Amino acid sequence: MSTITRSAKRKATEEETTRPSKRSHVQTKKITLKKLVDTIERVVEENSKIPLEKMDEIKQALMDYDGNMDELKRYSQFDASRNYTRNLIATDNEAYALMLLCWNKGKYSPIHDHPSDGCWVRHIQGTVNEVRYQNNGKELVESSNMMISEGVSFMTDALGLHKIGNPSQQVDAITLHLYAPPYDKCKLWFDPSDATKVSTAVSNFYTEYGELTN
Ligand SMILES: N[C@@H](CS(=O)O)C(=O)O
Ligand SMILES: [Fe+2]
Repeated sequence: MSTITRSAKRKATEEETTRPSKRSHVQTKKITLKKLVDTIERVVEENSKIPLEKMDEIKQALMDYDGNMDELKRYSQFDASRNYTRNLIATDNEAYALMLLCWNKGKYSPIHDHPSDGCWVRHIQGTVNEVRYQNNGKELVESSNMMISEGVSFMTDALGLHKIGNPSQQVDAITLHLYAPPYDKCKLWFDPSDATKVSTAVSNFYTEYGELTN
């Protein structure tokens, strides 16, 4: 197991611009990755974290993000030997971490928790399957099963546990995750029929700011 190598604060390098939506009849303002990171950092600097009352603004910024693959290319790195890779885009090492997750075909994360106030998942490419569970102390009971091919979802421990994966055998999937605050350990359940069998995982990044970590 490797540990997270926390690096100095660094922002995405793209120019701050806005782009009009491709949908001609809906003139929603789309924002770049740079603008998304700036929005998160402004909220964090003004509040020292992402507080409850700012969560809607953060969700809106993630929805407004244009998801342009040219900007994301350097973070879009897959490792065939893992189910999915975590690629760090930006963090202040305290209040938030923004990362791109690249899902190999047919592969899932184990069922896990999120020791964080909030985890937002913005769909980028392909379709991901999110399965949620409730822990009743004896077993993990499936509470929802969703195919996600657009938009932003939100997860915390209060909402349960989950796993995410790429059910397709043809298409790679990509999601953008924002954790506030970041965490480097979480709990895993490999057997949903026995809630008492719990493992601990140390999170790691396959790349940080577009560079392989080792
Ligand atoms: N929470 C997981 C990804 S996911 O399955 O939501 C992680 O950070 O690795
Ligand atoms: Fe998760």
